[in-house]
Amino acid sequence: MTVTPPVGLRAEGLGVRVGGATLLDAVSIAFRPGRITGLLGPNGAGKTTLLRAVAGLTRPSAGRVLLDGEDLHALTARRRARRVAFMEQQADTRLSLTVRQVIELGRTPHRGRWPVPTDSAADAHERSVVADAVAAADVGHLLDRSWPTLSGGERQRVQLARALTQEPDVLLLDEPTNHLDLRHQLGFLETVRGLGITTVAALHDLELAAAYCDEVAVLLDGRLVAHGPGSEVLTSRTIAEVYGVDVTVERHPRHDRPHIRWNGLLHERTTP
Ligand SMILES: Nc1ncnc2c1ncn2[C@@H]1O[C@H](COP(=O)(O)OP(=O)(O)OP(=O)(O)O)[C@@H](O)[C@H]1O
Repeated sequence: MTVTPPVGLRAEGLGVRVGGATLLDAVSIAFRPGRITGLLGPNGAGKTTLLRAVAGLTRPSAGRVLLDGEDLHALTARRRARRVAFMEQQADTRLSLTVRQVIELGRTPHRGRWPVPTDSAADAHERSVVADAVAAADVGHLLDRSWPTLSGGERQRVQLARALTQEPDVLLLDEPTNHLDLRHQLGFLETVRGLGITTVAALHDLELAAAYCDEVAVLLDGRLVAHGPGSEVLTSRTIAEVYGVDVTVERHPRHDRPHIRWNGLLHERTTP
């Protein structure tokens, strides 16, 4: 069996301006292939803006996004959707579909424009991709439910299943765990880590980022201010500068990654 190497994703000098406002300013970053990069930073730092630009949903006003050296914004929407899956923060709750139909929507970019008779091998592949995604996201018991009736956490797991049915090379996740209970937060990130797909996940929980992300990238006011392994980036000094919070950073006794304990607010962010 040939093993395809994980895809390289990078942003070069990426800028996004809307009206007179600079939402993202000259962000250059190479995401580690096959690994999870946690995208951190306070509210309004530019995490969603960066994810949307990398997903190809926002055309940058400067710079470019390269997927294995190819300009992502030069791809058609369909080709992009075969390679990049984006799990957005807000899912549309009005769709009157079953959960199974929502998940199967992830196959759309792989299907032809016109219905053609498919052979049984193709059918079997379609079924096994959907079944694997359903199992990975632990949503088998929800398949016949009506999508608008799901809870926030159930919806997030269904969105993961839909993203996985795209068979993406790159997974972009915007606060994917914010509605999940503790067990599903850990389960979700363990599942994603096991996929070996180049993943970028915007997260607010520094402890989760430290435990599950191979690297973290920190945004502040639309600029990339730190990038590297959590053990190097998640220091009390950086957290004070970026979030204006006094924390103590220790080694986690079980996994030896940073364990972050907050002590309280600092009156000012300590950025000069
Ligand atoms: N269309 C727009 N016009 C003007 N400003 C915008 C627009 N879209 C986003 N912004 C602003 O850009 C900044 C970055 O927003 P973004 O959603 O990327 O932040 P974020 O880091 O994802 O924040 P959060 O953690 O709150 O989700 C915010 O100040 C936001 O208000």
